Amino acid sequence: MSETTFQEGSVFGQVVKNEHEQVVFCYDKASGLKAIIAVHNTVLGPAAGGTRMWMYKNEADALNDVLRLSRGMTLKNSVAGINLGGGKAVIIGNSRTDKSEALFRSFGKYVNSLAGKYITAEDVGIGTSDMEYVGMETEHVSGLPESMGGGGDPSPVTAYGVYLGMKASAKKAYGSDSLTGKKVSVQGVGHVGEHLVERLTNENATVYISDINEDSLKQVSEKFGATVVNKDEIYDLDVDIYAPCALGATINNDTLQRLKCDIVAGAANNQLRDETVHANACKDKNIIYAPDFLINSGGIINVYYEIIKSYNRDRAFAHTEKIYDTTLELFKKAEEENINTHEAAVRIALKRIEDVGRLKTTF
Ligand SMILES: NC(=O)c1ccc[n+]([C@@H]2O[C@H](COP(=O)([O-])OP(=O)(O)OC[C@H]3O[C@@H](n4cnc5c(N)ncnc54)[C@H](O)[C@@H]3O)[C@@H](O)[C@H]2O)c1
Repeated sequence: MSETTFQEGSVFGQVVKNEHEQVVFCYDKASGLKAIIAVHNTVLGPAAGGTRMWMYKNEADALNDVLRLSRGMTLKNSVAGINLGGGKAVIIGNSRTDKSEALFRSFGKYVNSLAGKYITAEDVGIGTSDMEYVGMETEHVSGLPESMGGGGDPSPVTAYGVYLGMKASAKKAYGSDSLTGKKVSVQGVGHVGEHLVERLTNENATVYISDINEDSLKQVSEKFGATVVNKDEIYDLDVDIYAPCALGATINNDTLQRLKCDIVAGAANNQLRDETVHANACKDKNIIYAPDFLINSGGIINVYYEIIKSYNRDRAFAHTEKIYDTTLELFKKAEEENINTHEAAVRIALKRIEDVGRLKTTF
């Protein structure tokens, strides 16, 4: 067959570059649905990943986001040791003004058309009630509340994994995984951040917090005695550990000049503005970067047990505990292969997909 070349940046060009299996464009005129579902890789199992609702500037941004996020889910699910592939969906629209029952049910029909190849869940801009509408049209929905037979809020499990990844990083940096007396800044005290602050204060770490939501700040500082700092000041603090638990891309050229910490370990997705450039910059500056997609995988581990219909919170916590050893393993790999820690985590994830993929053809 003759080779067709695809222009870089074109739709097919991007799909080919990231090796996506399938991309579905969903349009329903009546409900106003405009969505994209990206199935990146199903070697380990059905592609799982949440649906994001966002007012993208243009469709190229939406496509770029869904392709990048779905690839990220492949890596996260693999390194977490669960039998799920990577997928993601985006709905283009304003989550405050464009939601309707018809829109989410229409989206549910598209999810259903993939017959279980993609399993959706909540992400930014989507709430439980939206997912209930999606669930009226398809059974391929996860992350449901406990009252509906689901696993409930995954944030405490996510925070536990982040805490263990942080402890493994401390072991690497200081020879002991104790966080007692360590100064830790937590950026964003939402669902995950608050649980993390609780664990840190229980271990007698000194905790600094920032948030753009004054109520959350007040509540968390009063409850746990954490010191409130200005949202921009967080990058200049003299701390041992910085935990990004709000936004992505906070590890960038600007912040890397300001950060004084030994360790970056937090929950936020896509913390590195540029995966290669900024992971290498951390390495050069002797900052131990605990890869986000590994240490924040507690949430998807929680969802996994719901998907395989054997949900049990203790089991989700027990599985999440493995993050500690995996984090130490990848630090060792990074050192041995003289690569940055992000790359080491990617290699571990890809190797599992390769090994299991090979197994699938054995019989
Ligand atoms: N919830 C989970 O189980 C889970 C799992 C994996 C990854 N994550 C990621 O972890 C991060 C936190 O998730 P969450 O569920 O706690 O979200 P959340 O929305 O509950 O909390 C985020 C908090 O960050 C604050 N924030 C926003 N901009 C900020 C800024 N510039 N400076 C300081 N604070 C700011 C918000 O006000 C909010 O309180 C997100 O990036 C999310 O994608 C969450």
